[in-house]
Amino acid sequence: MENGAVKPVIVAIDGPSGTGKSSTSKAVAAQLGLSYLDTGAQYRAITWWMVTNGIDLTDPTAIAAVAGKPEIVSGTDPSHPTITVDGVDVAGPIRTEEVTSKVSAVSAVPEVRTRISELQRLLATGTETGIVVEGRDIGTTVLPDADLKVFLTASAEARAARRSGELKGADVNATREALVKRDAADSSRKTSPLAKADDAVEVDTTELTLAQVIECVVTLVEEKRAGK
Ligand SMILES: Nc1ncnc2c1ncn2[C@@H]1O[C@H](COP(=O)(O)OP(=O)(O)O)[C@@H](O)[C@H]1O
Ligand SMILES: Nc1ccn([C@@H]2O[C@H](COP(=O)(O)OP(=O)(O)O)[C@@H](O)[C@H]2O)c(=O)n1
Repeated sequence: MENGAVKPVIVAIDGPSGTGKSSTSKAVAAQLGLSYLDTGAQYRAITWWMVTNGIDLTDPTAIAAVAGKPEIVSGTDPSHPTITVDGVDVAGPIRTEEVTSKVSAVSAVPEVRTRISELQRLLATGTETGIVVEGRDIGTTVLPDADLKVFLTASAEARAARRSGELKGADVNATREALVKRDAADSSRKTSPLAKADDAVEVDTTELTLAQVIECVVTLVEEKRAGK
């Protein structure tokens, strides 16, 4: 690029629940001066709207019919990510157990995915310095031309322990069961399932500290930028 301007870098981070996508993505974006997008929060937000409006979530046709209605806006500052639905701040309500247990049914509906993926591509291509986008299908479907793709994994035990630590006092076995069930639903749906892209770098975080994972991804981004 001319004038020494650095080309925006697009980083896709995918993987199952509890592998460290959000914590890693936020920290990497903050360290490198990039934007950050939590695509899971967008699927949670549309699910929250459907629950609040009494949509029958056992009926994909009913979900598809209203998929275009809520206006979802994501703020992409990694030190202060925000999410609103029709102007309402839903950062808290989208993390309830009810939304968590229902989000896979909503995110499996193709009309929902088309709508949310459009928002994601708009945000990803509109940044000056670049963006870290985390989710399930970013490297495979949403941004297949991303400069760097990372696929995080970790054992179900480690992921459940991390999550139940967050949900203060939650039973590890119940957390593990819910997490494995959601992964299975997300991995087996027909439209853009949770999957590793062929050209993604896989990082098993089971035995790594969060700081080590962050360092690993920062190094991978820097190597890409240096053209290695
Ligand atoms: N490598 C790690 N070691 C220990 N705890 C971690 C690690 N990575 C993330 N965590 C913790 O696990 C929890 C889930 O991480 P999060 O980034 O939300 O995962 P995801 O976005 O993949 O669901 C958080 O409390 C986070 O601090
Ligand atoms: N790119 C994405 C991101 C999330 N999702 C869906 O949204 C749900 C919530 O994602 P999340 O990233 O907030 O989940 P956690 O891993 O943080 O628990 C997932 O279980 C998927 O059903 C998706 O289908 N595609």
